[in-house]
Amino acid sequence: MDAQIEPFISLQNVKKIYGSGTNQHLAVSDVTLDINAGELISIVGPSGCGKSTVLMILAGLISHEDGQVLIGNTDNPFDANRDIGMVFQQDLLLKWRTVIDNILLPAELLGLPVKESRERALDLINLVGLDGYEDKYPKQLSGGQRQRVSIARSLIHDPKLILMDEPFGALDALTREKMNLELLRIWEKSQKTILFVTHGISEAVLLGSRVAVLTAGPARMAANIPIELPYPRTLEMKTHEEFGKYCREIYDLLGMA
Ligand SMILES: Nc1ncnc2c1ncn2[C@@H]1O[C@H](COP(=O)(O)OP(=O)(O)OP(=O)(O)O)[C@@H](O)[C@H]1O
Repeated sequence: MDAQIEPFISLQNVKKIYGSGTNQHLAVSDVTLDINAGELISIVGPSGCGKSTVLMILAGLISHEDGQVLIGNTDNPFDANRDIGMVFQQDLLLKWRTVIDNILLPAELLGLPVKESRERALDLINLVGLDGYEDKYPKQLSGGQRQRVSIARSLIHDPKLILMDEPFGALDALTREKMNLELLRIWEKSQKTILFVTHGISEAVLLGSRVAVLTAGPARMAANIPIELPYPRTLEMKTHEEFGKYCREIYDLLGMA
């Protein structure tokens, strides 16, 4: 990483223990990672290794025991109350609200102006490819469409940082690949900083400008691998030798080769 650039996110030797007394569980032992504004970083690691814990610490939803977590820099000041958008594996849409009203929810909670928010929601519906679906209810949508709504909802308040925790984990393989391409397109248009947690090694390589590899119990940074494949990325790149080399390197680090 260029030493001249002040990172947007800086995690230094972060440690997290759940519970107390004899019931302690060391979930994250030592995570260090710098991320620049506008980067899309994948975080990959086996189940239970602490990926969601790292995201929750960044979202300010849980505390950490040791180390330092800084978000924001001189060019990009960060307001923890409104600069984060989150997308989870479950879309968490409210079934009694239409697509547009689900997308508007964070804007309502933050008390943002109604007319502007509605215009922005319509722009986002267009961005995620759901024109014409604004008045549908979640049950009328496919899994991929529901996750598109979740992505639009995470962007409605124009946050600087999007945290994604296995957002496509519940989708079938073909829809997941399609959503990977959609996410890349949305990222390139929106210029957001995105942290993308996944179990999927090829998904991590396809999306990330870097892949942070966490090893299991407790989470430790095994590597931070720059993925030097050009953007825009395509599914065809998955057949390239270079792509296979990155995947093998990660499988090796995870002891799965
Ligand atoms: N609230 C909690 N109390 C106690 N232990 C917890 C709590 N939340 C998570 N853990 C433990 O901390 C470890 C890390 O959990 P975390 O959910 O961060 O892993 P993960 O890598 O995101 O897993 P997965 O990929 O399966 O979602 C696990 O061993 C988990 O059992």
